[in-house]
Amino acid sequence: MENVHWIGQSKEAPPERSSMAAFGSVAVVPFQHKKLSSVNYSCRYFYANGWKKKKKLCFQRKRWIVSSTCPPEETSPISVSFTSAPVPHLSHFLTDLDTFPHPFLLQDATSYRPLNLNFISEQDGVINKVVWNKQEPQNLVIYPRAGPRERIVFDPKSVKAAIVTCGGLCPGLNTVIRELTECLRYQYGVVDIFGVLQGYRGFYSKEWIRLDPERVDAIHKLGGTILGSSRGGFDLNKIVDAIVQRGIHQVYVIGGDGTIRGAAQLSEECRRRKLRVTVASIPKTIDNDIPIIDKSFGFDTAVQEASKAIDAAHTEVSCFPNGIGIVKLMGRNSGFIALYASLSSREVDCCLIPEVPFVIHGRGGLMEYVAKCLSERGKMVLVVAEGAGQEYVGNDPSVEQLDASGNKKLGDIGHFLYEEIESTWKKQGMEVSMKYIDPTYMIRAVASNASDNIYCTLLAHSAVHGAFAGYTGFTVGPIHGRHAYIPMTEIVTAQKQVDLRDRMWSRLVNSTGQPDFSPRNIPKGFQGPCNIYSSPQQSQSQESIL
Ligand SMILES: Nc1ncnc2c1ncn2[C@@H]1O[C@H](COP(=O)(O)OP(=O)(O)O)[C@@H](O)[C@H]1O
Ligand SMILES: O=P(O)(O)OC[C@H]1O[C@](O)(COP(=O)(O)O)[C@@H](O)[C@@H]1O
Ligand SMILES: [Mg+2]
Repeated sequence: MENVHWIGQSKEAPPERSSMAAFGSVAVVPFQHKKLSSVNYSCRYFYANGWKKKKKLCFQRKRWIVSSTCPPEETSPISVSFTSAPVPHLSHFLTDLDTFPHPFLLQDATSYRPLNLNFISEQDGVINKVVWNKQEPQNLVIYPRAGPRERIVFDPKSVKAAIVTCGGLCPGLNTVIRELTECLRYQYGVVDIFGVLQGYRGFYSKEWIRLDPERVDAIHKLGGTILGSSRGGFDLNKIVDAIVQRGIHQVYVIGGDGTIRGAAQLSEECRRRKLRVTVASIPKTIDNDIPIIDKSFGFDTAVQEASKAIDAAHTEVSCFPNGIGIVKLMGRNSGFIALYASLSSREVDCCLIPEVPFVIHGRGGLMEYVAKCLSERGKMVLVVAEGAGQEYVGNDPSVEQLDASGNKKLGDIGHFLYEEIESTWKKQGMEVSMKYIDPTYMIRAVASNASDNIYCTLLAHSAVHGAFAGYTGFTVGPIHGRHAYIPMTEIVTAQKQVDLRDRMWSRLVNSTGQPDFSPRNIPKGFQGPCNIYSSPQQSQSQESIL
């Protein structure tokens, strides 16, 4: 109460500031509210730097008072604590770590000048949070800011670096390979750069290839990875033995969550053996399910390509009677591609993602909504992420099927929905024109677009700077737009998923107009089938059809 100087309707002009003190802690309330015991009253508090609004008032001891405490003064201290992210560093286990000046400092070339003014200090950090509630205590994590350091822990002339790509394809892999090579050669002068072929297994079972700027010059225009990739084949000891045998100092691993789990073990094993070897990862996954970083490379390109598939589906369904187009997009556990591509296209009527369970038949279910779309618009575009609705198509959980990397194999929800929708309407004697598009490999295999190319460049350069700075067991990526070094162990603890409380999901639902199909939203007693085309009386007799 002490902070309340004046309360009135928000429409009323506040009194002159000089007259406020006279009101002290008394709440001045318009007469009509006195009959109520409590009211959400739009009142405003005056602070030195402006007006803030809204508190609840209640009637106590013959007087209206503010029932909750006033917000703190703008000037009052916000409780904030900081923790530094524990990014492993060679100095943590090597006592005799020499340092060298960054090659920029030794060059006179004009082209280095803008860069050598931009060294990053070890005191520079990137904070994990930019949106705060000022009244809540904040526990913030500071990650080392990515970029070149004035002192580096390797003599660049003697460095041997190895680059490997693992897991599924993703637009931008070649750009990252190119930019790692270019940065190593042109910003540090590294000559011995090797490409490990076909993923982790290539460390111990394949010949390596030499990489240099000429070899990688035009590869960013190509999809896939010039090094090849694979799933499985991670053998910790054999890989570290190969690294030792070839005298490698820097290992650059381009891969997703599985790859980074492996890379974290590599880095730990190098630490255990006290090797002067850094392991850096550049996070890759088309599914965009890597936590902490803003997004993974290739995601923009994937959304752009996925939108083309949606456009095609829309064109098809617009030209045929009762056209229903199903587009199946990637996303094992996270529906980001489906969400963003649907939002960008604006022609999608329904988007199903792994994060949201859905009921197919019965009141409030998917089939009822399909009927609504057909009757109102004569067409429907449905986008489904591959990991959605696995309860309908999942393999027998007692004999879970895994791929070579240990990822769960998914049932085919796209074809299941195709058949389910088609047979439902056939039973009704209705003509529908079903169209099915699965652009998965077309999306994954393309070269990265312009914005991903720039993003890949930044990631690759950041990784090289981090390795020369002595960090190991780290991933690079932007946190709220600023590139940082993140411990691999933090990256692999969780998978990023679409946050259903986030406004991006609301935007999607607003754009498609789809209802909430989740089982909890279906009224009790309506779990069974119903006839979606008939009046309630008719539906009784035809319930068994759907
Ligand atoms: N938990 C793990 N520990 C060590 N290596 C792993 C682990 N999970 C996956 N890998 C290896 O990482 C590589 C890529 O993993 P995968 O899951 O296929 O792709 P991604 O890295 O894109 O998620 C494979 O060679 C696989 O054997
Ligand atoms: O056919 P593959 O190579 O098993 O890949 C299919 C999977 O790869 C993905 O593109 C993801 O791959 P990663 O886990 O390697 O990032 C998924 O979207 C898809 O389920
Ligand atoms: Mg993965």
